Amino acid sequence: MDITFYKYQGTGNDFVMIDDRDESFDLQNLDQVSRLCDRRFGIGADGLIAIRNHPDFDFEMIYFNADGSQSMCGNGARCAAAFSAFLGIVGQKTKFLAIDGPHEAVLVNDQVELLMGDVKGIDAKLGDFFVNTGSPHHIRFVEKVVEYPVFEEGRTVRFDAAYSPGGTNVNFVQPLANDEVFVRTYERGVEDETLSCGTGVTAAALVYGSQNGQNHVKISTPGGKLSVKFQSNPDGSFSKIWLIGPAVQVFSGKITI
Ligand SMILES: N[C@H](CCC[C@H](N)C(=O)O)C(=O)O
Repeated sequence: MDITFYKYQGTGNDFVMIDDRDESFDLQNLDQVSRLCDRRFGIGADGLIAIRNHPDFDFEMIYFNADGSQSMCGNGARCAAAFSAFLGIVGQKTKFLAIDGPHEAVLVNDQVELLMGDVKGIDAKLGDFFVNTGSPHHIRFVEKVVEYPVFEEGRTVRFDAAYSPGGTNVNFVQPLANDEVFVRTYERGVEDETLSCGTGVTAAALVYGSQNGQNHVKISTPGGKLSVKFQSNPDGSFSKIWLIGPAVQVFSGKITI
């Protein structure tokens, strides 16, 4: 069977994208998902996203990490909105379904603004912080993140018994100003550092913004720049959380699978 695959990247977090409205792609075949994400034997990506029809939303995005596991993906959701506009499924605004529930997105020039799910609060964990922004995130503040052993330390926290059995993503955050941070991320399911992580920078922005009385935080990552706007609520929860950044189509091609 010939399938046209697309590649998108959102600040260097990259995804194989499939228009699967005909539901011809086997979402149960996780070996095939992993092989397509393999950077030597496949197309290569941090994850794979299938777009399918949904009776109650413009579309549904089904996200897989490179290892075949599933979670919410913020950069992937931004790319899914851009991809769906490219396919003509949606216009400038869209409402779609992801694994963590409904999302809205607005396409503004080359930026995609994504409404994240509400966040219950920030927890203390292993001397750092933990936030679930649709996927689990450990947040550690460090001095010089560019020199930090992200893979080694990230892997240690990701597999810590405190996060068993599901594990977590791990973000290392260096403050740059009272409304700006630099974030590097070890991603669960990729099992390596990625160039950026949308749900991760959202978690970092909520923690840092709360500490500094900011509700709009600028984030630099090795893959590019994002920003997060949010509302802090009296009960410690967060809502109206918008993740903003670019989403770019890199490539398309046919593969016989
Ligand atoms: N690896 C994450 C999912 C993808 C998160 C990241 N790519 C994003 O942009 O949010 C997890 O297993 O929870």
